[in-house]
Amino acid sequence: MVPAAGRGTRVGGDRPKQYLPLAGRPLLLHTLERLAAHPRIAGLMVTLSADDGHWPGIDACAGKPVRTAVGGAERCHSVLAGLAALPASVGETDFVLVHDAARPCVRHADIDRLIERAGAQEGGLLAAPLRDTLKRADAWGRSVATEPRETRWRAFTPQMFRRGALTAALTAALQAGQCPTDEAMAMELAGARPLLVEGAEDNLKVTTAADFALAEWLLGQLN
Ligand SMILES: Nc1ccn([C@@H]2O[C@H](COP(=O)(O)OP(=O)(O)OP(=O)(O)O)[C@@H](O)[C@H]2O)c(=O)n1
Ligand SMILES: C[C@](O)(CO)[C@H](O)COP(=O)(O)O
Repeated sequence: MVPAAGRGTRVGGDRPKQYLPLAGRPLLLHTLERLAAHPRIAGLMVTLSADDGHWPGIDACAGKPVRTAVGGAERCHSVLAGLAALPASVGETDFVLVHDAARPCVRHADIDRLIERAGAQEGGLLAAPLRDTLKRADAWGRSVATEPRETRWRAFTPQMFRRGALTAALTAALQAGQCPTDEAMAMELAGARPLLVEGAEDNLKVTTAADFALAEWLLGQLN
């Protein structure tokens, strides 16, 4: 599943960032094609904002079915809506991969490792251990302490969980007034311990306008 119902406010373009050009084509199409080209991904569910005016209307990508659903106000609402709209052929215990539309540079080797390692447990996510010294700031932007970094990881996507378990975890989190920022957070709140599978640092989430140049260069290296 690809949540693509965001506004891209930090990029600040004339349309949501997933529709801005990356190497001459909308960012979202790069992400969909990369996922669809993976042999173990059976189909794509894309969540779109209710007022999306840019979706190209495709129903297949690299021979795999592409379905859409209307997302929600936050990413967690969009993911839950996408889970609900999956076809009945996706069983409650089947694994679903959730991948940000804004991460077009994910490597197939990382998806392979995620499926293999997290699939042997109750799910997990691509992530990378922190490499830099970690500082805690005060309200004036001054460093007041150096935090231990040994147990800190940066969460990427895809994140992979069973359809039923993830639906239940997201539903419970929202009912408790929480809006998890990723699927692993919802699962953690439900008591699960998602496996952190180390992935390449270049699985960039395009977040600001400057990220487009970097993502374009990275795509050139991958293709
Ligand atoms: N209500 C939302 C918000 C975000 N997303 C998706 O979640 C992914 C990660 O979100 P982010 O990179 O933060 O995108 P935006 O929310 O669009 O960015 P911003 O916060 O700058 O507006 C993106 O693919 C985005 O389209 C979504 O499906 N539904
Ligand atoms: C899911 C995510 O990509 C993990 O790093 C990230 O949390 C999504 O970005 P957002 O800004 O929190 O929507």
